[in-house]
Amino acid sequence: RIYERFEDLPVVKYDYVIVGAGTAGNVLANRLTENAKVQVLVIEAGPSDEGVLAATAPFLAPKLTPNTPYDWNYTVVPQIGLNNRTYAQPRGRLLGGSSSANFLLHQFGSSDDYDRLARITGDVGWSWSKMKKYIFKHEKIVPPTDNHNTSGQYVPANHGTIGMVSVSLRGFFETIDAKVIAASKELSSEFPHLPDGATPENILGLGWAQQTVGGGVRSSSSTSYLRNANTRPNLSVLIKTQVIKLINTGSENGRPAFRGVEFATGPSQPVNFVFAKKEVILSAGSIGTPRILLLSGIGPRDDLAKVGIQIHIDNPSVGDNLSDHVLIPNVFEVRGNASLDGLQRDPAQLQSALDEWTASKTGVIANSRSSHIGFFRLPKNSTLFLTTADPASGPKAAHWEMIVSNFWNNPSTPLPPTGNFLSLTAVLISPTSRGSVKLASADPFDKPLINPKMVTTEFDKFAVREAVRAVKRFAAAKAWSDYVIGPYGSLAGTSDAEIDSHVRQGSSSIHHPLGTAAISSADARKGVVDQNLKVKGAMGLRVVDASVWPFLPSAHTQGPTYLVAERAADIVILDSQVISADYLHL
Ligand SMILES: Cc1cc2nc3c(=O)[nH]c(=O)nc-3n(C[C@H](O)[C@H](O)[C@H](O)COP(=O)(O)OP(=O)(O)OC[C@H]3O[C@@H](n4cnc5c(N)ncnc54)[C@H](O)[C@@H]3O)c2cc1C
Repeated sequence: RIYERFEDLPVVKYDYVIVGAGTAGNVLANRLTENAKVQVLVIEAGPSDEGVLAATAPFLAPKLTPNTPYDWNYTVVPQIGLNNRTYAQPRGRLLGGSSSANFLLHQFGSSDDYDRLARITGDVGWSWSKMKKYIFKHEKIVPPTDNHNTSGQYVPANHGTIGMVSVSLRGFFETIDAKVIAASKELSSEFPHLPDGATPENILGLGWAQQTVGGGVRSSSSTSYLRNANTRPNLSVLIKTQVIKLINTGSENGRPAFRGVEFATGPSQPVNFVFAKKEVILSAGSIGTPRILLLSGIGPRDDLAKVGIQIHIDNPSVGDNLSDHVLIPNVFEVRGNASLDGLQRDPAQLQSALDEWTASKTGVIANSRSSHIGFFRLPKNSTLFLTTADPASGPKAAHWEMIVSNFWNNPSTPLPPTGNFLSLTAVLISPTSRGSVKLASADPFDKPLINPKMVTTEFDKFAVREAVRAVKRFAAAKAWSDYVIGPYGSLAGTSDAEIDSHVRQGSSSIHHPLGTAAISSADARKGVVDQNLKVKGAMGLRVVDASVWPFLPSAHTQGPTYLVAERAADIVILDSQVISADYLHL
């Protein structure tokens, strides 16, 4: 049941208190309450997602963030690698979290990513052969909205059919789809077409995009995991309530325990408390989770002293290691008016598409914004590899990605009043730049300082340059010759200096920050959580969300977050059976 007021909660002690009803938090809420004896409270800062049009109509997703009440409305500090520009760093602030606000593309990463997780943690449970089963628990492949024949567009055997989140292929053919496939066939050694756009054993190539859409509407962790569990009497969800910090509930085995949380509905509002008999689980996301840890005195000693926060656990890794996928917009001018730019410019066209969606949940609005995406590697003989180690998780993982959109897709520059465009957005998938999330002050309602230090390493500079060159090779395929006029604006430059300038003036984030509460083996010096996602040095406290990924996987990050959360639920349940005797004194 969903509560808006703390005073209405039936009790103040639960087995588990989950902070954040986002992508990962709702997976846990569902899985932990499958056992009717387990009482769970989820606390979410944002409101309900019900009736929020941009959280429901897939094509309207970019209208939900930034600068809305459904976003945390964060901005990164000026980025040295990007001409000292800042940009918005949206994070969903409503039921479903970023799974209610994201752009719905859905994959899981490379099998190499999970095998690397297993190596980093020393826990084979994170390896791909063990993680693969969670796809089938998580995913429910459903027909595209137009019910077209999908044979050859994905491999059904590699997907779940009875899981929680609806996933489909786009049900709206773009005029450019045939050209994308023809260009891929023509340049098949560099841009091969894949039988499936989201099979972790085989991600290198271009595939039909899969999206978290079912029946023409968004499928989020809220509309799936949470809604499915919401009638259970053992699940309570308190919304519009921001957790301020953890409560130190004493010392156990010589370590501080954190089995309570403090929260309020806003600045200067009364502060209230709840307690967990077993654990507090932080699922507040890559910015929210380190923020709460730091506010609770778990983090770098010197940083906390500067803002006047009493230290409980000195851990320099909290908020450190922030990594994000860099988005490099590459726009080409095209002939004719078959792009979706008209729809974006003309309110009447948009309204008529919206009317169709409202009436039948079909048409362009029923779909995400790209029909093809592809993951690629730099050539093996790139000069960079003479001096720099390959940062990808393995030979099956990617260095960069290309997203094909039939319209102007450039978050840094508004759509010009005339012209039609094709966007081949490049994304740096395996960056080596690392930044941080720090507190600006001890005020829990003050926004944190987010600094991903984008494109500041030699690898990143080289890789983004080569990615831009590669998308230009793709656009130069004969298959595009009657359509593409040429690169638009700063993309026209060909020298290293011109491409670097294009990158610096246009790039920003594709909104996949993670790594700020990174997982590592129990004895590793760096890292925030151990292989079982328990906060190092603490008792009664775990982190389960994107922040535990120690590096960026070869995917948009909702799929990898869902899989981590599914395994985390199994770990928490198993742990409670094994060690519940430890908590008998509570
Ligand atoms: C605009 C945008 C577009 C994206 N596009 C894609 C895409 O197309 N495909 C893809 O795979 N990924 C995409 N992503 C990334 C993906 O959605 C995230 O990586 C993933 O959803 C993160 O899940 P999470 O559980 O870590 O955090 P979230 O889902 O963000 O959940 C965190 C939750 O905690 C709540 N919270 C935070 N702090 C507190 C607090 N103090 N008290 C109470 N509640 C709190 C938040 O409100 C939120 O509900 C996108 C993200 C954004 C923002």
